[in-house]
Amino acid sequence: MGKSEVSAPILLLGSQGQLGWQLQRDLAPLGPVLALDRRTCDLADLDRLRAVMREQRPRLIVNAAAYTAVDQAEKEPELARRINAEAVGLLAEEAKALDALLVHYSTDYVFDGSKAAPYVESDATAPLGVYGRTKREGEEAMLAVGGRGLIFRTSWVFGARGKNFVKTILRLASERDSLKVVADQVGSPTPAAMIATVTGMVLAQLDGGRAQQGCELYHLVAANPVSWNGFARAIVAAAEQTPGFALKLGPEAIAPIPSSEYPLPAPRPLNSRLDCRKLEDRFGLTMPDWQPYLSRMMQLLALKAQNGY
Ligand SMILES: NC(=O)C1=CN([C@@H]2O[C@H](COP(=O)(O)OP(=O)(O)OC[C@H]3O[C@@H](n4cnc5c(N)ncnc54)[C@H](O)[C@@H]3O)[C@@H](O)[C@H]2O)C=CC1
Repeated sequence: MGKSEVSAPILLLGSQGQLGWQLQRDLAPLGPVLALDRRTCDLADLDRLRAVMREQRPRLIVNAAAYTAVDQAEKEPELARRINAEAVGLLAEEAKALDALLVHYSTDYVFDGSKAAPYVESDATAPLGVYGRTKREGEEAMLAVGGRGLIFRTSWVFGARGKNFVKTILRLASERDSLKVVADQVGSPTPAAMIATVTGMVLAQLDGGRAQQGCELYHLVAANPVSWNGFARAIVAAAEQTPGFALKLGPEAIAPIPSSEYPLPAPRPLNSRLDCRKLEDRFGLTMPDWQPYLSRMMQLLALKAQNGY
């Protein structure tokens, strides 16, 4: 190992997001991590991003930053494209020049959801909205540059830190005595902590990323797909079993509705299920269920509320 490699840091972008926060812990065993977020490295500022890459000369870049506001993206397609696609292309080019590995995350929203079975990596993409389109463009940019890369497509991310569906349902369940949640969109709720753990395990198997040749795409989601309605019911059921939540409704008060009754600016795929066998087979992994992570998240939220931190 040369001197420059010893000092070359791991660069983590988007370190304050749901996933970035978890990655800080799971990347630490691989070496010194330089964790940057929007305030210190704005991906919309491509010149700054290039300068950071050239100054730091990382050997491994993990990009957890993204424009993730799915509906707002319909109004800001250029900004979404710059962050989700152009910045990713730039990172891929700079990484290639350094022979560094770029780890990047993408989404189930690259698909239109019309397939009857879980999607595999080789299935044709057909995003329904701006967010999905720009995330697909980011994947394409990485693949076109042809450096060393890993792209993990995930879905329905949740965790104790950050904004997500779990927290929205908990808030609504404390305010209302009935709810309607769509039941015809099916996918895998995926804990941010699980994505970070799997990323760390994969990188450890790849000698900290040094052994990865070329750019590979993998699906990475938790087991046990469910509808949004089923997920909402599971959230309330988990909260019921955790002391400290004041709920106005139980799981049975969450009525199933079709997507047509809950129109949003960006349409969502009906089938978001992703097949993870490629990842499982290559690295000898089994994707865990999301339910235990949900219970643990409830305990964490209850503790936080109790202790005021
Ligand atoms: N949240 C979800 O349900 C899903 C997320 N994903 C993907 O997973 C990855 C991680 O997502 P989350 O952690 O859930 O998202 P998040 O929204 O919690 O975090 C995104 C991070 O990116 C940062 N960011 C936004 N704009 C930025 C900019 N211009 N410059 C620098 N940083 C910027 C934010 O500050 C935040 O720290 C992303 O690639 C996302 O597209 C994929 C499927 C579903």
